[in-house]
Amino acid sequence: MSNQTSIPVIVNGAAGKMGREVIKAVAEASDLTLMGAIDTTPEHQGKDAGELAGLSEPLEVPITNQLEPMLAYVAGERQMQPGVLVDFTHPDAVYNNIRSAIAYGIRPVVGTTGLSPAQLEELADFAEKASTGCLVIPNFSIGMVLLQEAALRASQYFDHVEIIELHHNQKADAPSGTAIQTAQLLAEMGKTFNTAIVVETEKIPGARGSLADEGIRIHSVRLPGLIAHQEVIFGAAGQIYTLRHDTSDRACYMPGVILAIRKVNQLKSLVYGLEKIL
Ligand SMILES: NC(=O)C1=CN([C@@H]2O[C@H](COP(=O)(O)OP(=O)(O)OC[C@H]3O[C@@H](n4cnc5c(N)ncnc54)[C@H](OP(=O)(O)O)[C@@H]3O)[C@@H](O)[C@H]2O)C=CC1
Ligand SMILES: O=C(O)C1=N[C@H](C(=O)O)C[C@H](O)C1
Repeated sequence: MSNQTSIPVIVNGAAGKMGREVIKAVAEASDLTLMGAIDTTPEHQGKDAGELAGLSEPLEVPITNQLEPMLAYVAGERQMQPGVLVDFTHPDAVYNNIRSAIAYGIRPVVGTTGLSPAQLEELADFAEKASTGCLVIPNFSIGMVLLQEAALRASQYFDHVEIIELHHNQKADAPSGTAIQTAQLLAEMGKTFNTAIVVETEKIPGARGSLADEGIRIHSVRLPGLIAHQEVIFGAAGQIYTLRHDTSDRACYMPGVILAIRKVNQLKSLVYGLEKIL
């Protein structure tokens, strides 16, 4: 692969659970070049990103906490394709990371969840004005896209639905970005779900979960031993229809992440959801 056709990639959150998987996937893709590995964890500064990710050979890319200088460096690289920032950091950091990347003309591919609707709107505006592609993808697994498609089909026939999402207990945000997106997609079907037939009293606040779009409730479970799981449960007289997706290895997200890195340079605005680029 010549330099001109190679896409330079910066991974932000490189020492994290997802960041390490992304480092390995980028290293295996012949059209992608890992240029930078950013992470704020003090103990990982200066370590080789490849070795930290478990590769047998070093990638000669050290972990650093200097995002802006790295964005500037990649933006100045004229011999390659426009650069991409892959972000798997923290809900508190992701908004500023995306703004910084776009300001440097670097295209964000964002897996970090927890952006508010207002933040997403602002970022869409910012990307549009800069005419820069940006992909915000709450879930990179193909299985979840298929589950959501099946849920939309089921929602044509069922008027009652609730979502249960189950994750490892290191997860910072609740409900999960995926569950919020699933509720949004169902809400876009234009019907009201879960019309109440009794007056409910929560004897312990939160007992009925969080109330998302169009009356759809999301229940969040956090336990060690889990990775990422979601059920969408439809109910009608005499029947229950359950859709479930289980993640057993974070490798399941990598085909989606690599596809997004390759596609983001073709975009000129912010696009939300993996289904839009399949
Ligand atoms: N879209 C999808 O398909 C998926 C999305 N996710 C989302 O991705 C995000 C990350 O998940 P995961 O990898 O499990 O989390 P981890 O906590 O394992 O990794 C996050 C890493 O980012 C570092 N970090 C935190 N803040 C910053 C910052 N400002 N700049 C650079 N690095 C930072 C953390 O350091 P430290 O630990 O020192 O804070 C940590 O090393 C979450 O929002 C999660 O919900 C996860 C899986 C799939
Ligand atoms: O934190 C995680 O692990 C995950 N986060 C994303 C979310 O909030 O939906 C995607 C997936 O569920 C894994």
